Amino acid sequence: MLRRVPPSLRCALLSSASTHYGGAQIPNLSHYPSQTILPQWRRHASVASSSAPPPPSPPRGPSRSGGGGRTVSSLNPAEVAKFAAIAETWWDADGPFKPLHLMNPTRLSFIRSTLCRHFRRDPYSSKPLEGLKVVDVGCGGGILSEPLARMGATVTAIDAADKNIKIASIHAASDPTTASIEYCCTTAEALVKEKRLFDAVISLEVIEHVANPLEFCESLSALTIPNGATLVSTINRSMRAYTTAIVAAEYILRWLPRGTHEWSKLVTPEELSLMLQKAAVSVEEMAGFVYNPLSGEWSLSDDISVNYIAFGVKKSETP
Ligand SMILES: C[S@@+](CC[C@H](N)C(=O)[O-])C[C@H]1O[C@@H](n2cnc3c(N)ncnc32)[C@H](O)[C@@H]1O
Ligand SMILES: [Mg+2]
Repeated sequence: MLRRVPPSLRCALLSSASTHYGGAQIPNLSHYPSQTILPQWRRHASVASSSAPPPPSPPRGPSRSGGGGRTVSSLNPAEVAKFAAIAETWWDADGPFKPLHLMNPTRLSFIRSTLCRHFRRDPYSSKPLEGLKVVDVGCGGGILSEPLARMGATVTAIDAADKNIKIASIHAASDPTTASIEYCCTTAEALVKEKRLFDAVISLEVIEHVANPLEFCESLSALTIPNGATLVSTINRSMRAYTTAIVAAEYILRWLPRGTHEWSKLVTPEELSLMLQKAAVSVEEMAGFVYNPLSGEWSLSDDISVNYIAFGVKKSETP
């Protein structure tokens, strides 16, 4: 069910004309003008085109790969406000976050298996992540942070919305296993500035809500120790995602408030892989999350056309 990306294929992401990856066809992005592939990132155009000259870069300080350096903000206040407005509903399993609650066992299964394989842990032990320092970036109400703590990880969980952090802290305090979670209202960039480092950096369903996805990936990378793990999940910018994750989920089924997801801000698996690669993280595995309307359950799949998750490893040395 899970796709491992062999080293040759990783290179092929940038060099071949067309590559099969996790069930998706990856075009050679270098053949296209950056505007065609990455319309929403035109100004940053980091996944460079060979035919079009890159736009002028904004002034840059030192790289943050080592954990310090320039500060940028991934914050899009309008996006964060959407989540702050419904913060009280985080733990209502039938509320607006119902899809995340239903998806949680499936995404935890991917996280547990990839982290255990990478860090050589026993996935069947009661605390497979014991001793690992993990940060949950954009944690919301702590739906993911709590089970990570129960699996033994030392969890730091951050969110840009203060209301989310308050709700998450109150909820976690009721259980001794989760009361140890370090909740903080902040951004990934601010943690980078504090030179914080983690064995695993996890950011689920956040990248499609940030101001600049590439800089966000760079911050996630800067928070990851060399050879550490970076995991990102999001929604593909595909026609299927438009019809299911936006039209059906927001307008027909009303699972999510209208306007939760903007089509133009969605990120394809190819774009995510390339942004992470540019940020010194090699994507090694990818899987889709697929919803079965009959059972009401999610499962892992090769189908990454709508919801998907990527597991990457931070390069041990950055240039
Ligand atoms: C869809 S929720 C995902 C919550 C959680 N990761 C999960 O999957 O259960 C997105 C969260 O990201 C937060 N967020 C958005 N932009 C952010 C940023 N730049 N830095 C930190 N958090 C952010 C929002 O406040 C919101 O709680
Ligand atoms: Mg989302």
